[in-house]
Amino acid sequence: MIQVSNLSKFYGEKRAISGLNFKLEKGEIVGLLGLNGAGKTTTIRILTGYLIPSAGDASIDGKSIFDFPLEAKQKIGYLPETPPLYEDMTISEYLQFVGRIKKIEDSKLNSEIEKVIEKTNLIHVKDKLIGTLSLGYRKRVGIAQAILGDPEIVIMDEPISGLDPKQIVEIRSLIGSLAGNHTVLISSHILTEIYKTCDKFLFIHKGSLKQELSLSRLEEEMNRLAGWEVGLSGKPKEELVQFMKTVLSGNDTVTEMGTGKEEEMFLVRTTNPKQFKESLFSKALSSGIQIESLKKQEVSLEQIFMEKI
Ligand SMILES: Nc1ncnc2c1ncn2[C@@H]1O[C@H](COP(=O)(O)OP(=O)(O)OP(=O)(O)O)[C@@H](O)[C@H]1O
Repeated sequence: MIQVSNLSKFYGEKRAISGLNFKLEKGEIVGLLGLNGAGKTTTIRILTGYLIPSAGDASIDGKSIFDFPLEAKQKIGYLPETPPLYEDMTISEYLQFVGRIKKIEDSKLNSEIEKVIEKTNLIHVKDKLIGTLSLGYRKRVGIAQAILGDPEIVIMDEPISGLDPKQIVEIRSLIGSLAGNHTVLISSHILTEIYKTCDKFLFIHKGSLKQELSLSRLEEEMNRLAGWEVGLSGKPKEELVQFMKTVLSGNDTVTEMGTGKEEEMFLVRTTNPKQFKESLFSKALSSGIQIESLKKQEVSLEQIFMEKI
């Protein structure tokens, strides 16, 4: 649905993005991930028509957004990192204002506003002045204006930055609820917070696309990097070391982690955790070895990211 081809942008001599190519399929939620300064905002500003690229093209359903800018803008709802909210308007007044700019028909405007107010959970504050709202509520108003009129594509720049953990959970579930009916592009440098909401990830670094991964591929990568901590007892250390070697298969590796209170600790890296666990349990049983503990190490999306760039 959205095709980005060879997109580049220079600010004077400064190269912000360079030769970006990617595709967003209809109904997908895609995470645009990168450190500060990677080029996320520049990419988003080009896609939303706020910046002209130095080279390259972007099209929606085959039509260039630069040749048909109004048509493209009608299809896109945009949440900038700092939404331009009018502090002296109430939420309802502001959404009326945005709805008129978006040229939503008068006969539909009130029902469309009610829909987005409900979706963004703003009913109880809809008559409050925007200037009196917390950051979390302002983000929700920003999302409400982005999805007002039911645009096919929703683009959000750092929708969860600055939010507290409770607000992050709420906004994440709101973003999840857009899946299927909307194609969503979310930029974020807080990787772990958004990854479960996305179907696909674009890793950008210093203006270039480094890797594109589906959620399932990303989870495979997490499994690959995660180690399994195993605590064993019931035999002398040397026998336990030998035993661990018999449990492994393929490219699996084991390292000794030292002696715990009543156990020897090992760290196993495996590409097939299911097979490893089956082998561990069945061989321990027949060898008279006790498994005192078995724990999977946590791998963050940041670790994967640092590997990809
Ligand atoms: N108007 C500008 N003039 C000159 N350089 C700019 C301008 N805007 C951005 N840049 C530079 O372009 C690069 C990409 O910036 P961009 O804002 O797109 O990155 P980002 O990934 O969105 O980062 P952040 O998360 O910090 O907003 C950075 O090196 C930035 O300093």
